[in-house]
Amino acid sequence: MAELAFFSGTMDCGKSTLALQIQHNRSARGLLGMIFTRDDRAGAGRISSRLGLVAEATETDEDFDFHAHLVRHLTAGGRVDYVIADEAQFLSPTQVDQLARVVDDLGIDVYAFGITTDFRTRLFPGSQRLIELADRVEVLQVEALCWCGARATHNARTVGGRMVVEGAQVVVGDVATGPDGARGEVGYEVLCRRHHRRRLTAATAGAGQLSPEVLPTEGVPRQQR
Ligand SMILES: Nc1ncnc2c1ncn2[C@@H]1O[C@H](COP(=O)(O)OP(=O)(O)O)[C@@H](O)[C@H]1O
Ligand SMILES: Cc1cn([C@H]2C[C@H](O)[C@@H](COP(=O)(O)O)O2)c(=O)[nH]c1=O
Repeated sequence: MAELAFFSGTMDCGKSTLALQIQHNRSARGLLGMIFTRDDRAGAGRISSRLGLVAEATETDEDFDFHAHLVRHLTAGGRVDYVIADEAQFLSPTQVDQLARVVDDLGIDVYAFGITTDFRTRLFPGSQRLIELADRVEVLQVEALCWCGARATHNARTVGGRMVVEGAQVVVGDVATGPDGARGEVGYEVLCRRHHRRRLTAATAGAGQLSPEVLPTEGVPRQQR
């Protein structure tokens, strides 16, 4: 039976990489996929992974109707075995409902990939609807790490390395690559909840690299850190 699967996590946890792997493995076996994205950092009509892989995709916007698009394609004699939707946090709840109809009415697997929460720790509307509707919600296995070494569970938005908590929900951008966190005006950094709550980014904590000394965890059982 076809399924709606939502692969979810923080920024930089490997979602687009997994999307491209799924696409590669299925197309290698002769299956035909339709790949959608919206506002990828690499530009319109692309899915990009920080590992360097890039693939073409159909760029969507807020008016795009996934179900109608698939029906038109199938009616015209096209074939689709599966659908991939990257940056799914940017979809509207209505569009996620359309993806569920693609699964239920057209019998096509849909694999959606997106960050769960925004820089204020609030669910994106698209992610919320996916969590409500998906047959399967998968948290990616590769841990993105906070500067302190703990698992990163939250996305921070930074300006010049300083965390901000005001602003539009959607601002396309990337995680910083340097220790000062400053790559352009707006950047992102993944943090553990503790440091997200304290608004402590790598730059504000003065942490250039992972250090076992930055968290007072000695004597604390690992699961309680
Ligand atoms: N130079 C590198 N060498 C090995 N792995 C890398 C490198 N750069 C990025 N990665 C991996 O790629 C992951 C990010 O993958 P990506 O698909 O771009 O993430 P997402 O789509 O979730 O934002 C990182 O968590 C890391 O595991
Ligand atoms: C936290 C957060 C992120 N975004 C944007 C920034 C990026 O363009 C994407 C996430 O892409 P990734 O492939 O998962 O790294 O989302 C945003 O617009 N608002 C936010 O709060």
